[in-house]
Amino acid sequence: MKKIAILGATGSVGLQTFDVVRAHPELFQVYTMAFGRNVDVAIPLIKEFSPKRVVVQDLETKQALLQEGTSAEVVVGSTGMVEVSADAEVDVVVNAVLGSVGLEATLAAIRAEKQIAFANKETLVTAGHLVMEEAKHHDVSLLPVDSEHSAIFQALNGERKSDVHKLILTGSGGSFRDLTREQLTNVTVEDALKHPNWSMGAKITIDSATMMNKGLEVIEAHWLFDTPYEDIDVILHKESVIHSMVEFKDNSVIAQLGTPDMRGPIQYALTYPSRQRLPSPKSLDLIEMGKLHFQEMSFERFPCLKMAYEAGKVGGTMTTVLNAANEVAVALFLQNKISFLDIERLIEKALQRHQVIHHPDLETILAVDVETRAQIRENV
Ligand SMILES: NC(=O)C1=CN([C@@H]2O[C@H](COP(=O)(O)OP(=O)(O)OC[C@H]3O[C@@H](n4cnc5c(N)ncnc54)[C@H](OP(=O)(O)O)[C@@H]3O)[C@@H](O)[C@H]2O)C=CC1
Ligand SMILES: CC(=O)[C@@H](O)[C@H](O)COP(=O)(O)O
Ligand SMILES: [Mn+2]
Repeated sequence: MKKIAILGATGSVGLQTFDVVRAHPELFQVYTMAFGRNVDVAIPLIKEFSPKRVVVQDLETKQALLQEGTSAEVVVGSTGMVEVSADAEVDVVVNAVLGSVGLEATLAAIRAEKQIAFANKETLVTAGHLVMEEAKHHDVSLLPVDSEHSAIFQALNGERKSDVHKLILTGSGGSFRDLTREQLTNVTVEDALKHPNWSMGAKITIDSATMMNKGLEVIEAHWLFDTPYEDIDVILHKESVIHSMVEFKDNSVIAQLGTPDMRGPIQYALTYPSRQRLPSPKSLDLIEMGKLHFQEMSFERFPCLKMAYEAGKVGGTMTTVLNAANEVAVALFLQNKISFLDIERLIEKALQRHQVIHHPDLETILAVDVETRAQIRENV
C-alpha cells in the first residue's frame, strides 16, 4: 500500500487522482492532501479519504476547515506543502498544484527521495536546471503525468538515449484552432475555456488556446528527457489521440495513443512500472475515429510557442520570466481585465525587457518571479 500526498487535490488533475485511488483501494491510501482555498470541493474529499494531514493556502481557509470539525492536522502555505512533501510517512508525492508555487515542494520531495508523479510543468519551466540537478543528485525520477510526456516516457521505455533522433509533441491547437489571428481580437473567456478534447483547469485550457501550453511542454520535455530544443518538434494533431511520439535514428517512430483521459497518465505514474485496469469504461476505438489529422505548426499563428522555444534556448532566468508573465497574464484574462491577444503582448514585453541571468540559484529565481509578476500587473 502506497501512502500518497496529493498537491493540488481540488483541481482537475487532483480530482482525477482521487478517481484512480478509488479504483485501487488495495494499492493506494491518501495520506495528505494540499489545496488552495476551495473548501467546498475539499470537505467531501476529506470525509471520504480521511487524510492525516491537510495543507491549505492561508489561515482563513484553515479556519473554514476547522469549523467543519476536521480531524486531520491542518498546515498552511507553501512551507506547509514543503513539509508534507518531505514527510517520512509519505511514499508518493503527486504534484498537481497549479503554477510555479509548486517549485519548493518539488525540491523537498526530491531531497526526501519520494516517488514523484509530476504534473506541475510550470515548476520545470521556471527552474528546470535546479530541479533536474537535485533529481540527479538524489537519483530520483520525475514520473511524468502530463499526457505528452507520459507518452514519450512510454515510447522511450527500454530504448537507448543515443538512439533517439527527436521527440515529437502533438498539440490540439486549442479552442481557437480554426480561427485566424484577426478573428482572435474579440474572443471571450467563455469561448477560450471550451477545449475541443480535454476537460482541464482554466489556466491550462487558456494556455492550450494560446499554444503556450505546448511551449511550456517543449521546455518540460527538454528538462525531463535531457533533449536539446533542436530535437523537439511540435505538430498539430486535432484529435489528441496520439499523445506524442519519439523518432529513432533508424526512422522508426514509436507513438503512444489513447482516449483523452488524464486518469491514464496519472495512474501510470502511480503504478509504474506495472499497469492496472483504468477507472474508465472507454477504450480507444480507431475504427470509430476513422481518420487522424496532422498539420504543420505555425509560429506566426501561435507566437507564444515561438517565444517559449526562444526563451528555452536562452535559458537561465528567461524561462522564469516566460512562466511568471504567462501565469499573471492568463489570470488577468480570466478576470476579464485584458484581451486574449494581450496575453502574448504582455509576455513578449516582459521577455524583451529582461536581462537574463545564467545559472540562477533558487533565491534569484524566486526574486525574478516576484519582480516579473509585479511589473506585469503595473503595466495593465
Ligand atoms: N488538467 C489537466 O488535465 C492537466 C494539467 N496539467 C498540469 O497540472 C497542473 C494542475 O492543473 P489543473 O489540475 O488543470 O489545475 P486546476 O486549476 O484545476 O487546479 C489547481 C490546483 O492547485 C491548487 N492551488 C493553486 N494555487 C495554489 C497555492 N498557491 N497553494 C496551494 N494550492 C494551490 C488549487 O487549489 P484551489 O482550487 O483549492 O484554490 C487546485 O487544487 C498544472 O501545472 C497543469 O499545467 C498537465 C496536464 C494535464
Ligand atoms: C492533457 C494534457 O496533457 C494537456 O496538456 C493537453 O495536452 C492540452 O492539449 P493541447 O495543449 O494539445 O491543446
Ligand atoms: Mn499536456
